[in-house]
Amino acid sequence: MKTLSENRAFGGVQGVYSHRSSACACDMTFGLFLPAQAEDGPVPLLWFLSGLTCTHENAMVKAGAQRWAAEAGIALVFPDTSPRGEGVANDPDFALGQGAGFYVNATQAPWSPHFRMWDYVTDELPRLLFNAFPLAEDVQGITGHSMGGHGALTIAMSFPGRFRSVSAFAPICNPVASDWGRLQFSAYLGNDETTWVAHDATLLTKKRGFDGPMLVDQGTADQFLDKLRPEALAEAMAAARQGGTFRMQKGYDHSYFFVSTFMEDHVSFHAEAFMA
Ligand SMILES: N[C@@H](CCC(=O)N[C@@H](CS)C(=O)NCC(=O)O)C(=O)O
Repeated sequence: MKTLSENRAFGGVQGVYSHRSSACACDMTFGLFLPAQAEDGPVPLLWFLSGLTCTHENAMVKAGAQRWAAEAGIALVFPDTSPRGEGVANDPDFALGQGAGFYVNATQAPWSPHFRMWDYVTDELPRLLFNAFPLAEDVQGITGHSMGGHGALTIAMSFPGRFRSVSAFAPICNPVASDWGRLQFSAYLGNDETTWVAHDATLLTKKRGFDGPMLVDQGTADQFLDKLRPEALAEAMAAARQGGTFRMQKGYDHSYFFVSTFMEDHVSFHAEAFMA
């Protein structure tokens, strides 16, 4: 693992690191914020999965999470959203290929050699983090924005017991019924739609749900509402009696101005679950 930068922030350290990934067969970069409390021992870890076009950097510099994480003594990890580099497949559409890994393991050409973000985020990166940094593996939460909200919800529901809490900002809620989903799942997973079901937060909520607190925020002025389909997840939560809070935030769009506005609430929400 290589240290690319380390900067003092809110009494802790905001680092950026790169490493050779065996899951993605390329070098991967991630951001990790360690609060001051990490100097005295392992601290809880909150994952932040980012959306389309993002690298590890967007949320790290625009979501304003470090201040609240520092106060609560929580570490934050900001993984990249796809494999990258020469020899890694790509597409002119910003919603497919590099910057758009959708947190799945691709099985189809030309994506399958590198696009294994599910394994990267759920297996390889956690192993690396818990070996290298003072992080409490038994106290984790997960959140994310847009495509990253989809990743956070599907991963939380697929690993019962791993995450104490899950939250999402404007998540892609029902990708099997959306242009942000159908195109990518066809490309990465192929045309057999039965393989898509494991990656749809609405279908997973109906099937098994999440055994812990859930918080979802969605702006009512989001320019991508038709692709995000919040109504599908809200309905599934009600139908499945999933505990949780789904908030429609009046006038907010899809940007990091929306994310940063509600970040304090999300960090507090996870901090409360970590203390329970
Ligand atoms: N570039 C796309 C929008 C992509 C987009 O809004 N991406 C969101 C996540 S889905 C994001 O976080 N963008 C990076 C940023 O705002 O820093 C477009 O013009 O339609």
